[in-house]
Amino acid sequence: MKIVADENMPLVESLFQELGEVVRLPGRSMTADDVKDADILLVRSVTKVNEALLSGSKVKFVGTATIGTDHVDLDWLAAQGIGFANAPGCNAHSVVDYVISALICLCQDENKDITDLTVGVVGAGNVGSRLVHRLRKLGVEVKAYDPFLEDDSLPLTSFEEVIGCDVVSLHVPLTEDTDYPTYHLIDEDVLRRMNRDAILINSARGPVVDNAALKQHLILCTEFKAVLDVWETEPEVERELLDLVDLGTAHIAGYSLDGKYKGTFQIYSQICHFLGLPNRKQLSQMLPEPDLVQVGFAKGSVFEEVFPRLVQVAYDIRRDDRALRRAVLRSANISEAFDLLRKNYPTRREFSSLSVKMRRNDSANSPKFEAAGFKVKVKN
Ligand SMILES: NC(=O)c1ccc[n+]([C@@H]2O[C@H](COP(=O)([O-])OP(=O)(O)OC[C@H]3O[C@@H](n4cnc5c(N)ncnc54)[C@H](O)[C@@H]3O)[C@@H](O)[C@H]2O)c1
Ligand SMILES: O=C(O)[C@H](O)[C@H](O)COP(=O)(O)O
Repeated sequence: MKIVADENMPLVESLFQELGEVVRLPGRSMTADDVKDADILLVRSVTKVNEALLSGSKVKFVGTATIGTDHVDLDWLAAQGIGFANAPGCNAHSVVDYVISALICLCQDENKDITDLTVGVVGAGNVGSRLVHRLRKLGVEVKAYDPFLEDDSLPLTSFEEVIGCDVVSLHVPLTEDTDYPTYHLIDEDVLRRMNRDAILINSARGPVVDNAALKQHLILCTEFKAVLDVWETEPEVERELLDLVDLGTAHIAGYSLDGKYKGTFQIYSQICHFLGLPNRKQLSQMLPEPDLVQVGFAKGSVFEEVFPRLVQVAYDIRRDDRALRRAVLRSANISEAFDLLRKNYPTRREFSSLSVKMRRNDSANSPKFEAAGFKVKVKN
C-alpha cells in the first residue's frame, strides 16, 4: 500500500509506516501525477482535493488532519466512493488558547481586565462552544450565534446581538452554498453595525471577512481593532492590511503540538477502521513531555495580576505576530515566507499541558485557572 502524505504532518512515519510505504510531499504543490498510484492520501488545509487531483488515481481514502474541509470536494469524493475523514476538534483548544492570548494582550495594552469585555462568538461548534465555556467560567459575559444549532447549554442569541459585543470572534467553516453562507459574512455593512471600538478576531478562514472592506474600515475607524490569523489572499498577506491590524499571525491558531498530533492520530484511527485493522497505538505515549510542566506563584498572589502573566508564559501571541511582521518586512516573496513560518513553527503546547501549583489558602481561584484551560495542583 502507498501512502502519500503532506510533508508538514507530524507522526506520519510512527503511525503509518507499518501499513505501507510512506511518501512525503509538499502539500501546496501536490499534483495529480504525485498521487496517481497512491492508495491513501493524507493532507492538510493547503492541498485542494478534487477531481483535478484525484481523477484516474488509485486513491481509496483521503484524510485531512484539520478541522476545516473547505479545501476538499466532499461531494465528488462521495460520488466516487472514496473514503474521507477530517479531524473534528483536534486543535479546538489550541484555537481557544490563541483567542485568550489575543484578548489578554489587547487588554494589557488598554489597562483592562478580560472581564471588562463582552465577547460575541460566531459559530458554536467545536472551537466556538469551548471558547464560550472557558470564557464564561472566567467570568466574561459571552454571547453566541449559530443558526444550525439548538443548544440550550450555551444558550444562543441573534447575529445582531453578537456583533454588538466588544469582541467578535469568528469560528465558522468557510461555506457558500448553505442557508447561512459564511463567505464575506463580515462585510462593509456588518463592520459598520459593529461598535466603533470593537475587536474583530478571525481565526476561522480568511474569506469569512471581506479583507478589502476590513482594510477600509480600519483606515476610517481608528478605534476599531482586528486580530487576523487567516487572510483572504493566504499564503499572500497584504502588507497594508498587516500594518493596520493589531495582531497578525500566519494561520497558526491551531498549531499547538497537541493539536497537530491529535489531528494525525484521529485520521490514523479512522483509516484503521476503514481498513478493518486494530488501532494499537496510544496518542498519550507519543506526545513528548512539555518543556514547562508546572508554575507556582508567591503566597497571596492576586488572580487578576497573575493570570495574564500565566497566559503569556503558556502562549504569547505577540511572538507569532512579531514573526509574521518580520517575515513580511524582510522577504521579497511573502507567500514563501508565510509557508516557511508555518513549516518551521516552534513547539507550542496547549494550556492544558501546564499545571498551576498553589497553596490551599490561595485555592479559591483554582476553578478560574481550570476554566482558562490550565491544570491545578493544590498543596497544603
Ligand atoms: N486558524 C486555525 O488554525 C484554525 C484551526 C481550527 C479550525 N479553524 C477553522 O475554524 C472553523 C470552525 O472550527 P470548528 O472546529 O469549531 O468547526 P465545527 O464544524 O465544529 O463548528 C462550526 C460551527 O459553525 C456553525 N456555522 C456554520 N455556518 C454558520 C453561520 N453562517 N453563522 C454562524 N455559525 C455557523 C456550524 O453550525 C458549526 O456549529 C473550521 O471550519 C476551520 O475553518 C481554523
Ligand atoms: O482547519 C484547521 O484545522 C486549521 O485551519 C489547521 O490548523 C490549518 O493548518 P494546515 O492544515 O494548513 O497546516
